[in-house]
Parts: sequence; C-alpha cells; structure tokens
Amino acid sequence: MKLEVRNGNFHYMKRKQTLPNLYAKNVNFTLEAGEILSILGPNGAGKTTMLKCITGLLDWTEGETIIDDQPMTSYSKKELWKRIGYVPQAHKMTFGYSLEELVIMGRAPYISTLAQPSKKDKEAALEALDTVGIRHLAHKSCNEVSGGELQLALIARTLVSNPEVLILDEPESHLDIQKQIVILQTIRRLSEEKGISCIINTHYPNHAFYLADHVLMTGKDKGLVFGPTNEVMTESRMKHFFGIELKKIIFEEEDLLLETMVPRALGLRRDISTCKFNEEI
Ligand SMILES: Nc1ncnc2c1ncn2[C@@H]1O[C@H](COP(=O)(O)OP(=O)(O)OP(=O)(O)O)[C@@H](O)[C@H]1O
Repeated sequence: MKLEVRNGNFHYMKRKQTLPNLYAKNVNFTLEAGEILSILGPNGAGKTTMLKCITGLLDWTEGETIIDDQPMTSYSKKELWKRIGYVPQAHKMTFGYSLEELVIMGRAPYISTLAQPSKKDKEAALEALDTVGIRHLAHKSCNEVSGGELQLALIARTLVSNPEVLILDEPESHLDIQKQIVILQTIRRLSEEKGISCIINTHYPNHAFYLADHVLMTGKDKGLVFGPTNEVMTESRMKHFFGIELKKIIFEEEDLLLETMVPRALGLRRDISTCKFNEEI
C-alpha cells in the first residue's frame, strides 16, 4: 500500500474554539509498500496526534491522507481497518481477557455484528501470536503477562486483519532492552517478509537508525523535516529539535554497523583506563 499525507495540518478544538497550538503543520510525505517511517520529536510535540490524523482517528483540520492515490475518506471504515493496523501505547489492562481473546478482537472487520468468532478467526489469532513469538501465552490473562508480552499481543491483534500498514505508538517504551529488541526485530521482519509498511513513534535515535528508511522530525514551533534517516538524523538537527547536543556514534564490528546518538551532557571527566568492558561472571 502507498500512503501519502498531503499538506496535513491539525489544531485541537475546545468548545468550538481552535486552540492556539498547531500540532501538525504542513505535513507532507509518501511511504511506499514495505518502507518504515520513524517519527521523532520532544514530548508534547504532537507525534501521537499526528499518528491519529494519519489513520483517520482524528480529522486533519486541513490536508488529507491518501491511500493508493485515493483520499482516505473515500474508503469505508471497515475496509480501512482491514488495511491499517494501529497499535496504541500499551497500558496495563484491568480486565481479564486472555491474550487469544484480545487478539481475536482484531478480527472485528471480518466478523459480522453479533456473530461469534469462527474457528478460522481463532486460528488466525493463534497464527498472529505465533508470528510475534508468544503463542504459548494464548490462554494467559492480559493481567498476568508482562508489559512486553502485552505489547507483542497488541501487535498480534493488528496482524490478524492482515494489515498492509502498521502504525505503532512508542511500542518499545517501558520495556527492558531484550524486549525492545524483540519488538524492533518483529517490526523489521514484518516489513521485510510481508511487505508491511510501518510508521512508528519513538524516543530512541538508535531505534530509528535500526528500523527506518525515512524519519519525520517534528517540534511544534520548530517546524518539521522529512527525509532519508541519515540525512535527517544529524547532530545539528537533533540540537535544533531537542535543544541539546547529541554525539553521533558509529561503531563497526565485522560486518555489523551500529549507529546511535548519546547526549554530550552525560559525558564524565574520567580517565578511559577506569572503564571496564568485560568481567568474569
Ligand atoms: N484532546 C486534546 N485536546 C487538546 N489538546 C490535546 C489533546 N490531546 C493532546 N493534546 C495536547 O497536544 C499536545 C501534543 O500531544 P501528543 O500526545 O500528540 O504529543 P507527543 O509528541 O505524542 O508526546 P509524548 O512524546 O509525550 O508522547 C500536548 O501538549 C497535549 O497536551
């Protein structure tokens, strides 16, 4: 699926009054099938708002989202939610659905109103749990799994409708490093093997380097920039948007290249000989 945003602008309204801040201004980009876009920007910059506008959960004040050269508004909601999977930020659930039941809910566009899920719906749910590596947890309650497992289940819930685009809002936040990697590798695999395009909000520069073909950086009054990851993610641009100096670090080991950025403010005046890389465990 080709997804484009043309001249997207968005204002929140309160009591029919337009609030002063413009959380998305002149958003323009094109995402081809299988490509990954990362959205980066400071807290409150409007990243979640932008994801909601892109998917039609909020209406652009001006501009539009275009899907395969047709305005998004020309598709029925049912058709749209078969093609777009939205993974919100994971919050602990206070109700006791099993992961299998949670994932079956993602089949809603295929289940007619008042009908019970079919055998096919259950199989699709188990297959989606398998794809994200947690089929063994199918019968566990949402209350009994970890934040990372719940996040994977929310991704599985979108996969059961065979989406062509996945929209993920900070899917790796609150997770330990190992779980973050599972999520990032799952997203990359879905894009490479199934040609699913992804738009992902993240606060981690190294995650954008690992995943993204393109980056959209946004910062309220600081404007917005969209382009290839390596062109957008420079030290000077990070300073402009985040107001701090970040040092770009590129590390090569055999055929692996690691790119990341660390805040200069966290540097310490220490002798390098005091640093230890490994230790007998
Ligand atoms: N329904 C609403 N009505 C008015 N203002 C809102 C509403 N929802 C969010 N906002 C405001 O819009 C701004 C952008 O919020 P948003 O959640 O999009 O930012 P974000 O970049 O995703 O932030 P974070 O990185 O902290 O998750 C915030 O200042 C927020 O207070």
